[in-house]
Amino acid sequence: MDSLPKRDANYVPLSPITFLSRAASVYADRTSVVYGSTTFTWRQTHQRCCRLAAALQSLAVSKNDVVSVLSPNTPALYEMHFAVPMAGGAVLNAINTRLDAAGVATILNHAHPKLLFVDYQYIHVATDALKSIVHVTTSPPLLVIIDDIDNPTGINNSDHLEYEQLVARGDTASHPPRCQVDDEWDAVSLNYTSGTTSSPKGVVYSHRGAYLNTIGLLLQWGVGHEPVYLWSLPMFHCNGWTLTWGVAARGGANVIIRSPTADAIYSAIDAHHVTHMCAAPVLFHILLDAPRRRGRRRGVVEVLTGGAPPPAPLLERVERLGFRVTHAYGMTEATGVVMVCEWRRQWDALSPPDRAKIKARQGVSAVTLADADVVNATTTASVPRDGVTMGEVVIRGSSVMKGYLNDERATAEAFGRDGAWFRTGDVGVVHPDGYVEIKDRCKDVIISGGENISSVEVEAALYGHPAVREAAVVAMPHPHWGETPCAFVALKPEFAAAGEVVTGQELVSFCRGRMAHYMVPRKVVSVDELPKNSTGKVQKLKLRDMARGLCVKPAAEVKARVVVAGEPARHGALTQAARL
Ligand SMILES: Nc1ncnc2c1ncn2[C@@H]1O[C@H](COP(=O)(O)OP(=O)(O)OP(=O)(O)O)[C@@H](O)[C@H]1O
Repeated sequence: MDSLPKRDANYVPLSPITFLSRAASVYADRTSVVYGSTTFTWRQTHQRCCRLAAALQSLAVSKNDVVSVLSPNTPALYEMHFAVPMAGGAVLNAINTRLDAAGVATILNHAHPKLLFVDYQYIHVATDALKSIVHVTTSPPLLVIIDDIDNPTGINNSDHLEYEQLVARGDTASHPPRCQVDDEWDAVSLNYTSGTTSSPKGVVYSHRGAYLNTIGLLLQWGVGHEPVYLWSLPMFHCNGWTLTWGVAARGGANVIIRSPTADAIYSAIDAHHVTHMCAAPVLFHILLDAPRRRGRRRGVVEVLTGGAPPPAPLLERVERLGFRVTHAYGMTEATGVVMVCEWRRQWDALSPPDRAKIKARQGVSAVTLADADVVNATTTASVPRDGVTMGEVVIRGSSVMKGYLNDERATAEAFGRDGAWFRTGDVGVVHPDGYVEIKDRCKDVIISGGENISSVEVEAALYGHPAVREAAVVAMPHPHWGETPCAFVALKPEFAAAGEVVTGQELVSFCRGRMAHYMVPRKVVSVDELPKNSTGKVQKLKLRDMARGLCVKPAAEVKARVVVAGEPARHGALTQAARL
């Protein structure tokens, strides 16, 4: 057996860029991209990517050079997912467009890109970021402007290159694109974490990991051929949870919208018969808050959610709109999806609330992971499958990152002493059926009188109250118990509009009927909206800082009664209006 060698014919390094040349051959005349009135076929997308790869190489871009891009979802950003690695093995770094100039500068300083592509609406942010790094770098990146392909603004001047000019001038004869890789362990992209618990870290993906994760997700989400995929998820978030490459693998149509407003989403669903889309739980509020659209008839849209724990009542509400939700759990360090709540037919017979409760669990390991477990952090023994004993989620497999860029310490910490597992920093339980449920991030667990309280569990209960739009629970200092839960709650605007008053005491009583007493929030603080970071995750660090100033007197929990006012939502504003 061992004498049978690997050959070019039977051993091809895995890379997601190979999906593109196959799409150009197999699905040549099918629509690849729809963006406003601009459409491309897979033949055209392939040609454009090859030309861009050639143009990048003519600018001396080569293996391991970082090419950054600051752009909302656009055809250019989509094409760069193939064209950049095809440029001799360069590495794509898609930057979060919700960062300010200082945040972008931090990434540029760390990633040291050779080129920076900037969408026409983000030129100010990019130039401010570049100004602030000019003193600390001897080789600032070359700026390339991406004008709107559908409706060019002509914003570019001769000072800068422009994306379409680059595509047009790419000469594939003199700089042939590299459509395969020599080593599947080579880097394909560099993505920064959301910075929810600390500063964003630069995560390096391998071609092999990206390929496997893409295939695994398509399988577990059940994406058949010819999907019409709506880009409601930013492509900068873990390369669109690998679906940038995945849609090419299925010969699907990418319906690209710059911003996921309710109007853009519902209009695209109606106009293009969207079959699939991704949505962090925060986007569900946008879908639910658009009453004009709710009654419209359309086919079922498959929605993959993840990025934060989706409370069961929210899942139930969004499914009533005609969306069929699949829940996945993931992280930047694992090239996106780590677990999927694979649906079992036997659960169809359950009531909608029970179905949603089951669906809110994070599920079973991704098919392309080698293993996932929940372990006792001290003994490293697997926790029992009892749905109660908490432990840290650990994973291993080829889609786990190569490591953090230029950060050996953080890399070593994440992989542990023996490098056998990647430690996710998330706490979960395993149910008797083998499904994992994430209870919290390690840093967010509330320890009250020696008991661990899952903030996610308390939040899920609060979401069950009909007046609650959003809830987040964090630790608050307690003179006797050390820590105790403090809830921050935003009420649904329609409750305030209808003049209905919900008291903090009422929410506390609501929780009392649904959980052990030590888990019940001792304070409820009303906010217009929960503070979120650039990927839509609740910034619990900020809430903990607020809660620190709200030290509780043990007796207060039964006496106080304060109205929680549901004012109309204002973006990002925190009004610490009411408390118990
Ligand atoms: N379905 C889910 N349910 C619960 N939590 C989730 C789910 N999906 C993702 N998460 C949370 O998001 C985390 C991954 O987020 P991401 O990689 O975007 O960066 P971050 O962890 O928020 O940022 P940082 O590491 O910089 O603090 C997971 O570790 C987990 O805590």
